Amino acid sequence: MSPRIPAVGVVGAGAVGQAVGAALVSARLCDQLLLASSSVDQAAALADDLNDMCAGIGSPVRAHAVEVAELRSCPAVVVAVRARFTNTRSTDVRMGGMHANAPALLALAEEFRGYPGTLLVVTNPVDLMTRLVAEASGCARVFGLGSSLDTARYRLTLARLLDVPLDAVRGHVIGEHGDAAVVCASTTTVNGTPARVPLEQVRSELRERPGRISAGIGRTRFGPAGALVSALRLVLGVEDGVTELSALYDDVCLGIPLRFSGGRPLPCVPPLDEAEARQWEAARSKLRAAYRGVRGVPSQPLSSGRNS
Ligand SMILES: NC(=O)c1ccc[n+]([C@@H]2O[C@H](COP(=O)([O-])OP(=O)(O)OC[C@H]3O[C@@H](n4cnc5c(N)ncnc54)[C@H](O)[C@@H]3O)[C@@H](O)[C@H]2O)c1
Repeated sequence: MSPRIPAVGVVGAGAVGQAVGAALVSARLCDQLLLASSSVDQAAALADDLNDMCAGIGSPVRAHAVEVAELRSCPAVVVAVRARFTNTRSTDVRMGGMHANAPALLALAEEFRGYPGTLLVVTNPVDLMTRLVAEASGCARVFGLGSSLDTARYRLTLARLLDVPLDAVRGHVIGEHGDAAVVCASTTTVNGTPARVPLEQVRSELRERPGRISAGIGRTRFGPAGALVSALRLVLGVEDGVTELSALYDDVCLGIPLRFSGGRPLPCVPPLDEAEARQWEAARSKLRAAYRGVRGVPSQPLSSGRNS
């Protein structure tokens, strides 16, 4: 029988926070869902809506609005905040949030100093924000979500292009959750046999898919929510398996496959061919350089109470 998870926390009641909340309620992964956002009113509104959903589908999960400090009681907390800013980028889109989001993430990290649980960062640019939160909080278990979503999209795309079932496709997307993602085509298999990967078609779909979703429905939300529920199962030790998360690897945070056993992660980066190794090094250099731009930003005090 799966262990019971008393509570999962979510900071940020926007598109991703809402979808994660609905996914957790449906998955019945935890007894309680503790929600914090830039205002208690916003978190309370989401809690009410999710509890209405619970009543409708007979889910035992109960959602509550709390202050950020109260999330420390949860074994895992999802960080899905986004500062207000207008992203005008057409390439390296996720990097557009770097300077706007860093102060809020730093303030959150300070709230979580000494926290013994797991922080799962979603806020973009996720590889930089994960490292920022890990260093500023000092917490040992900080992971970023991005490459597992890229991997899900990769497997879906390949299954469609090769006309095979999704479950037959095994492969990883690692590196940056962004333009420097590395598609591990050389180790990708279909039914256990090395796959012929139409790389250009795959890359163009991975590049265009998030923008197409955002253009159509405002934000990507359900894909990240699915990836988060899977990651939570692994980090909480509900099940064992492999997922691609951003984690500190040597001196850079970037997406790598992690094998979780009883909630403990072990990096398992696949062998890379020459081209993939070059892309991997390029991702590492890019993230190392970009991180210098966020280190040392002043933290922004967290708002609380019943503001709008
Ligand atoms: N890593 C991924 O795979 C992935 C996928 C989708 C979205 N994202 C990122 O996730 C983040 C959230 O996206 P979204 O679409 O939900 O944004 P959103 O604008 O819909 O919601 C953001 C929420 O954060 C809250 N917030 C802002 N500052 C806060 C603070 N200091 N403390 C507490 N709450 C605060 C806002 O009130 C809002 O509820 C963005 O950075 C987005 O780029 C990442």
